[in-house]
Amino acid sequence: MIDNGLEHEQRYVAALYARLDELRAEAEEQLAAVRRQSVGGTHQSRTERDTFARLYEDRIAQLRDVTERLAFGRLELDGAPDDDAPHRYIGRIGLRDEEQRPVLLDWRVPQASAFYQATAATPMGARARRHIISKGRDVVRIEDEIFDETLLTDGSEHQGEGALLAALRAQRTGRMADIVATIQAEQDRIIRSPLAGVLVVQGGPGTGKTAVALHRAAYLLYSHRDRLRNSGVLIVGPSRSFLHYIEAVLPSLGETGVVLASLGQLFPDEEATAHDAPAVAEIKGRASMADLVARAVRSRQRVPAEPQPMNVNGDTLVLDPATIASAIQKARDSRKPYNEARVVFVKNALSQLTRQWAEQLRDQGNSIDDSDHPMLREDLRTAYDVRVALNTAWLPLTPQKLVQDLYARRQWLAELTPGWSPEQRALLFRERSAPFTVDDVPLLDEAAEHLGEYDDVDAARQREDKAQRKRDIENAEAAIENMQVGGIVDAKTLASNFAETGASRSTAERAAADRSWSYGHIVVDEAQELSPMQWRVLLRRGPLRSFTIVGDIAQASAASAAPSWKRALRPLLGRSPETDRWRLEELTVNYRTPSQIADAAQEFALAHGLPVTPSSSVRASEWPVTVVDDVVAAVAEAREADAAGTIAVIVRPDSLRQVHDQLRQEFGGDVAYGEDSLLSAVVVLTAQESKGLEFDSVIIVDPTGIVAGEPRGASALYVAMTRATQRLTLVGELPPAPA
Ligand SMILES: Nc1ncnc2c1ncn2[C@@H]1O[C@H](COP(=O)(O)OP(=O)(O)OP(=O)(O)O)[C@@H](O)[C@H]1O
Repeated sequence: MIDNGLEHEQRYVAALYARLDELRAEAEEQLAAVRRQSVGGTHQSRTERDTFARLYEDRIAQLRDVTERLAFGRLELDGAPDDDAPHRYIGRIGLRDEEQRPVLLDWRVPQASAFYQATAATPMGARARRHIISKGRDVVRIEDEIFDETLLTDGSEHQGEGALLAALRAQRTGRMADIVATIQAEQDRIIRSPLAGVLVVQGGPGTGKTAVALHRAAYLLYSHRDRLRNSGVLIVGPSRSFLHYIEAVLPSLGETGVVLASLGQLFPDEEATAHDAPAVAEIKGRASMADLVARAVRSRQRVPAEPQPMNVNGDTLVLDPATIASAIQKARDSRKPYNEARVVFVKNALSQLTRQWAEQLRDQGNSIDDSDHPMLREDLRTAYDVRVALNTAWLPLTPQKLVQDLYARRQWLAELTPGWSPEQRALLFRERSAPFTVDDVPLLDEAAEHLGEYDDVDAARQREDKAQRKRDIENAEAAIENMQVGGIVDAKTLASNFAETGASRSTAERAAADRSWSYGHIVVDEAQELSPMQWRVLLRRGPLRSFTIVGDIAQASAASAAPSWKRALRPLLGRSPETDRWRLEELTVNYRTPSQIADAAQEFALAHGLPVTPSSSVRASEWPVTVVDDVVAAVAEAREADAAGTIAVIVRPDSLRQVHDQLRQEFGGDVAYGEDSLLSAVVVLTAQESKGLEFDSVIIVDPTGIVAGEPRGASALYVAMTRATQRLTLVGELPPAPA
């Protein structure tokens, strides 16, 4: 038996909270002291002061964010005879008492892994595991598992069954919660898997893929802090609402500073939210679009057909097409990106024209020698006709302009795509002023890759940023020595903070704004939906190829999604034998959906020929799947069953507005739709938007219409059906299986 009951744990946990409060008070005091320091002195000493203030602010915020279920576990160890405390408490962060003895182990340290992985069959040096279940700061229950083979029939039980079921039955809030207290063994193995390489986590709906991916990010940030602090971690999700849904998880695990981006936000400065129609998205997602963009960039240089007279300071100079042709060739030979090669082109063309003009002036009887060339060249550079001629031959381009032109200039697109049908080209056409879509983002990124920096100013700014960073690190080293804080903070972190204070941007913000940032690790959620072009963008952001990729290939509903992971990962890994250098882990237990709903969804999926990933539900709920014919009544009933639960009404895209308005009339301000609606009691959304989310009650309006409405409609409906944690109601019958 494990010693000490609930009262003992309550006292221990209370002491941990007291210690947490103490540490926070200390940090607050340090912050106040730093703020009191006189502001005078050099710019550097002010930056130092602000930097330390920020470090303390971050620490205070971290200590505040981890207060919910601070300690949740205790592990009894086999223990040496002289070990007076043969148990360890496991919590959200590590804590030490005043004598610096560990009183709480961070869940991510290797010694804590037995808390998640030990079984009766493989006890990993543990005698027993205790789950400590708290509400606020009060311990309300403890639950023990004893690793004694005679007591357990096998090792496949869910760990901490009671604690797990309580977590799973808890009402949803519209924000994802962490699972740190009840991570299951199969999940823990994935979370702690090594940083390097590509790890794919495949699992059916509700198997905890998102939860595992986020905990893995927290784990990696903790155990590879040095490596990831400066390079950062990027988490990519399908939409902004999905990111809102998951955004509180990492802070609650004591980690901030991760970059969260939707697929529409991967190109800095353009925030795309709308999607193209499936047929258009499919074309834009093809790997061959990369070639098209490359060809488009190459074809933007034009040699004039005929010699062109130009007016330069009242003189007429004839521009020979051969001059332009040779300057273009010279620039192309430099193999620089388009805008940077343009600088070579302009330089070369101006040199040729200067020589030509000097000769012409000499022929006219002027005395001109080499020392006059710089002046002539300057006159040429600023002459209107010359600028027009050079720009016509080679215009500086932004990615936006290139992509807009590609879509809007039918003739040009036709020249670039001889093998396409007119119908295919028509799919790409759109007005220049139309906003960019999520599916355009990879094309913009591809274009940026070929175009390079838009102008010298950008390039100069990048050089200056680099130089500044070097100066910051030197300053930081000096500051660390001055303040005698070696070992507490390293120069690079401090330098990042200089930059943050200076430019008032965090490392994460700088990473998000910099297209050329290369992240130390990238987590991709709902990865089954990504097109080859989207994978190319991610590879550019993570050239080290350290990825955690989670998804369910069977849930893919995007028209451009791949049918297998092997195919999906081709743009990331290439076709070489290295393609096999990725690891696949599978999750098999459905934690979200009660069995009767999971069974109905699975049956539907199989009848419609979807490749279902089998999983088993942890629990059943008391509500059978019901079919009704009125959405208002369905919502009223769901509210009656659970007044404070979250309700999703999933509809066809074209009836979103109408269903929303109808429900609003009945239920007023509790009903919402759109990006920021997730915290509302009743959320109206499409099946696509429901991806990755979950709700206590799900009501699906017109399932048949959802299936018929899009090319992979059956997948979309399958996703919608698997969003429920308690109740599923269908307004209208499921469509019959196709013959
Ligand atoms: N070990 C666990 N303890 C408690 N809750 C868990 C655990 N694992 C998963 N869950 C819960 O199960 C639900 C489903 O998890 P999650 O959203 O991560 O699944 P998913 O595999 O990403 O689903 P989908 O592919 O359908 O979007 C969440 O509410 C999550 O918190």
